[in-house]
Amino acid sequence: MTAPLAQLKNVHVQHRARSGGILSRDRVHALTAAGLTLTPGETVGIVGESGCGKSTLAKVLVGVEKPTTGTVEFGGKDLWTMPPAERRAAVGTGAGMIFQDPSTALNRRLTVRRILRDPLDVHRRGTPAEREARVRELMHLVGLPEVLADGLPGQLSGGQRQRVAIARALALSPRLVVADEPTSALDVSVRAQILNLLLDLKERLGLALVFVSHDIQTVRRMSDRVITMYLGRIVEESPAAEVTRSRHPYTRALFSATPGLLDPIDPIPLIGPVPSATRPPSGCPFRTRCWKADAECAESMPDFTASEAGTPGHRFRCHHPVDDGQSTHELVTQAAATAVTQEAP
Ligand SMILES: Nc1ncnc2c1ncn2[C@@H]1O[C@H](COP(=O)(O)OP(=O)(O)OP(=O)(O)O)[C@@H](O)[C@H]1O
Repeated sequence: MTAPLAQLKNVHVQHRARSGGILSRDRVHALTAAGLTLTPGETVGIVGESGCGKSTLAKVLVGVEKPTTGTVEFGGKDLWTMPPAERRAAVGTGAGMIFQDPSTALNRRLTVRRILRDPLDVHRRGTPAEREARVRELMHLVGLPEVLADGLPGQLSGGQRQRVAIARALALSPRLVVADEPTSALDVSVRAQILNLLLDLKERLGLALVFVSHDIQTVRRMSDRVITMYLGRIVEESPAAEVTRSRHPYTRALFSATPGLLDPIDPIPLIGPVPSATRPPSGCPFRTRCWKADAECAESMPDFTASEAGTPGHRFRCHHPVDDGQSTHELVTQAAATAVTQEAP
């Protein structure tokens, strides 16, 4: 078996909540008991509604965010028990991150050359001449003409800026790149170019790629494996080719709202809004909106179950999973009936 590139073990991230700009005693449960293993060369997509913890998971994976508890391992070594200098070196060379909006992620006062040289200088990679050569190589890799080396981010188009951000993430030749909504701030016309560039780089450089997006169809197209998150928890993992046969009711509901993914009918209706991340429900956090929930769901969150169909890599955390092969139409009917019962006096 291939040695994991990065591993999260029982990771929790909690933040102090703010109320009217003032820190309160409440804790936001941004990530709860997250476990994840990334192997070299794979692409993992992360999906879920806004605020479910996708960015937190991404930041923990690249060592930008320290977990409140739990371990993050790079190449089998616990990142947060390393001496700080060793950790900076491991993070710098192990993983690169591409953020949503290149306009804010790039220092607007630095030229493209300086932005790309910076990580090489900080990590003392090669001689000055070799660093200059690496800058040219990086620009070539992401399809930026060399004449732009002395340009400032503000003089570039949105697509060019994101290419600079991608080149910067690749500067130290990491084996893992995490892209957090890398196209959502871009014009629709350049989104496909940036996604194709990422796929191309992944193939050429043998990168593992973690791809966070609201756009499930894009995640499905880009990824080998899809992870569904709900209120800070990973609730399902499945091979991208199998997502239409997902077993967790939340994954099914999320996918039913994606045009063209499941049988074309109305989305599965859920009960009420997403609960607050400062007071997540007991047991399974999805139970308050789930048409299948019962007392058992309020008591505990089950551990992962492997799919009975035996699909390798497909697992979910649910007491009452959707039957394999159950149509979305049936689920819509079931969920609608539950919603009516709950609304009845
Ligand atoms: N620094 C912080 N302080 C307080 N709460 C935070 C902080 N960072 C994130 N959160 C909260 O943690 C939860 C998870 O946030 P996160 O940004 O990881 O979600 P997300 O799924 O990436 O959302 P989106 O899709 O909107 O970017 C949210 O409730 C968010 O408000």
